[in-house]
Amino acid sequence: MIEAHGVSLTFETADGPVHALKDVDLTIEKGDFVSFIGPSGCGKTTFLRTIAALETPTSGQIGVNGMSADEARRARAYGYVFQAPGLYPWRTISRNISLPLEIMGFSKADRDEKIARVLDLVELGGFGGKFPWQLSGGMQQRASIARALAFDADILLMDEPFGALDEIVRDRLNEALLELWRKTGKTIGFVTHSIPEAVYLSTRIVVMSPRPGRITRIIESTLPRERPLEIRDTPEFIRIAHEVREGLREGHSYD
Ligand SMILES: Nc1ncnc2c1ncn2[C@@H]1O[C@H](COP(=O)(O)OP(=O)(O)OP(=O)(O)O)[C@@H](O)[C@H]1O
Repeated sequence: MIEAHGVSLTFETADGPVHALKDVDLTIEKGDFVSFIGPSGCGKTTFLRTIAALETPTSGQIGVNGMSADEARRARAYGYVFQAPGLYPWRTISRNISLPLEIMGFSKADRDEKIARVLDLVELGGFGGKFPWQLSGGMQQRASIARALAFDADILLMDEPFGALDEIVRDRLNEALLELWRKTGKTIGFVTHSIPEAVYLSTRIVVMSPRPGRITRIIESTLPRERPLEIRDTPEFIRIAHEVREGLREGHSYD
C-alpha cells in the first residue's frame, strides 16, 4: 500500500544541512500496523510527514496505492493524527470533526451520519455537543482520532498521539486503537518513543537511528492480532521488546 524507495530528506538550515532521512526503503502492506521507534531527532516525524506529502523528499520516491504521495494526499488517502489534539476550542467536538468534511463538501446529512459513526468508534457517543475543554486529555485525543477517521481514509498516520497522556489512559487508548484497527482493517503508521507501546500495537516495528535518520531494523511481530493487555507479560512479548531494545542500541553505536 505504501512504498518508499531510497527516500532522503535534507533540511537546509542557517546552521547548515540537517540530514533528517537517508536512503529509507520500506514497504507497508495493506492492513499493516507499523510503528516507528527511535531516539529523538531520528526522523520519525519527518518520515510520517513525507508519506503524507507534508514534506517533499530531496531524493527517492514514495508510492501510495500506485499514486505519488501528493496525489494520494489530494485523493484524501490519509487521516493524520498529530501529537497534540489540536481541536478548535470554539467548536464543539462534533463541529471539530465536521470541519474537514465541510471543506470536502459533504452535505449536512452525510456529515452528521459520519460524525455519529466515528464518535461511536472512539467511544465518545454522547459527547459531540461538548467543547474540547470540557473533556479530559484522553477524550480530546480520541476526538482528534475521530476527526482523522471521519472521511474514512484507508491510511491512518499517527504521530505520537498518546505521548502526553498518563500510563493508565494510554493503556486504555492502546486497547481501543487495536480494536478499531481490527474492526476497520485500516493501514496504520504510528510514531512512538515507547517500546511496550510499539510491541503491543504493531504487526511490524521499524527501528530508526539518527544522524542521518535511517532504518536499522524491521521486526515482524509474532503476536496474534487479538491482544489483551496481559499479553505484555508473556515471554513472546518480552522477546520482541528485547529485540527492539537491541535494535535501538545498535543504531546508537553509529553516533
Ligand atoms: N522543518 C525543519 N527544518 C529544519 N530541520 C528540521 C525540520 N523538521 C525537522 N528537522 C530536523 O530533522 C531531524 C529529524 O526530526 P524529526 O522531528 O523527524 O525527528 P523525530 O524522530 O520525530 O523526533 P522526536 O521523537 O523528538 O519527535 C531533527 O534533527 C530535526 O531538528
